[in-house]
Amino acid sequence: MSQLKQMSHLDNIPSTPGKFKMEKRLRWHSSLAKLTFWSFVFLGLIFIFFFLSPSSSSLPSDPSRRSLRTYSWGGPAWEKRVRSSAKVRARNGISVLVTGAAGFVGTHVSAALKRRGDGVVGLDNFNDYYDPSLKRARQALLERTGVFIVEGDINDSELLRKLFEVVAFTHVMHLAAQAGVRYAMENPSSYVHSNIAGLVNLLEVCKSANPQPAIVWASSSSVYGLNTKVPFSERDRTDQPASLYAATKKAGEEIAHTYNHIYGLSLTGLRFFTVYGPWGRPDMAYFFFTKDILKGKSIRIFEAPNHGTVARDFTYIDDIVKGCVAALDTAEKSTGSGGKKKGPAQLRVFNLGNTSPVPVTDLVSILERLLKVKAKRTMMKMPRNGDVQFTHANISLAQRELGYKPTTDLQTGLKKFVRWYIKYYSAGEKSAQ
Ligand SMILES: O=C(O)[C@H]1O[C@H](OP(=O)(O)OP(=O)(O)OC[C@H]2O[C@@H](n3ccc(=O)[nH]c3=O)[C@H](O)[C@@H]2O)[C@H](O)[C@@H](O)[C@H]1O
Repeated sequence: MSQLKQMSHLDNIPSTPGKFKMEKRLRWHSSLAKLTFWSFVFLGLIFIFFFLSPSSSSLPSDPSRRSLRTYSWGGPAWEKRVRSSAKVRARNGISVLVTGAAGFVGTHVSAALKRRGDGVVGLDNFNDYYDPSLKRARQALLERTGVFIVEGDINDSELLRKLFEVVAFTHVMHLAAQAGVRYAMENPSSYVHSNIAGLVNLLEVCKSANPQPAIVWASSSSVYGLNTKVPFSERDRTDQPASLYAATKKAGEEIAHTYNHIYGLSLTGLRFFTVYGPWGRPDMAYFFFTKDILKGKSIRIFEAPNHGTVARDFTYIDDIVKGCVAALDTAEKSTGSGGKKKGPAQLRVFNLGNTSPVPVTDLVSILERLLKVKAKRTMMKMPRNGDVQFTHANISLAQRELGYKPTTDLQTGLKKFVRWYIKYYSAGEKSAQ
């Protein structure tokens, strides 16, 4: 409007004597008009960018990788779904916000909690680190059990605050993370974004929530880094990470200490050891080995110097779920309120492993037997990109405090995985239970 006003003002300049003066005035007016015009255009663009585009929460959480996506949340219908999903049905049940609910461990934990009558609300940003259609399939699975997954990022404090406003969560099961040790060299900022900034953002909201929830979250066996003393015990040093992934998980443990110390948040970190099973992560070796063996493609098997064995304490998903649920059940209440600590709060770290490392070559042999296909093996020196030679968990602390007792060996677990894999991918990725 005012732009038009300016233009018409120019049009209306009377043609009177005093040409030079007039020209100067005209030039001055025209540059003023131009300046005003472009200022309006500029302001208009700013307006469009900030106000007409979807809310800040809808900005891509990690522009370096994720496709431009928008998250829509809020409104009465959305709140109703959140409330209904959070409804506790069991006596003494808990209400849990599960971050990373469309992820591998998140889906299994959410389903287990829902099955026993707890209230569960999921949160996931459905990023494209690996095939998002698998995450959508997990979401569909959870929906059938009555778990609603809110689409959004843990870095979105407005969304997190809203969730706590709608539901007084007693617990948070924080599983959203940027996983994978080798990918950290490709996209380091995604690890900082999710595993550090995202964690801090979540803890900030939790510390101010009333009541504060107790938080159980996923750390990693990778924090033991280059340690050579086995089995790894929670008391061992964790200051030699071999990957940025490991470093961000270690940082997470220190951040947890700080929030426990200052704000009285009850925090339990679980160091997962190479978790595998149905609905697993396609970026993990057992998963893409299966895919490649079936396709007749060669697989690269890493070996340590001097043909040394590379081994992992592979842990089956059902055992991990039991550990997660036990951690939630034994978590004491946070002690703060109004963002202030009122007394000392619980701070724990547990290894959740299988206590029986298996060489990667044996993993491949088991897959060959289950798939009835010979793998095309290419042995190669373990690249220096984040891997460690072996992992082995001492689980006596988790056994004592959580009653954690893994029961599935690799052969049995992989059998279940392969059954799921074949069913899922032969059914057009739609319906494998
Ligand atoms: O416990 C953890 O905290 C981590 O576990 C998992 O990491 P890892 O134990 O490294 O699993 P994964 O990549 O499946 O490699 C398995 C084995 O195959 C070997 N490996 C791998 C790739 C390859 O091409 N060849 C190969 O031999 C490789 O050398 C290794 O010995 C999670 O991904 C991670 O997010 C984190 O949760």
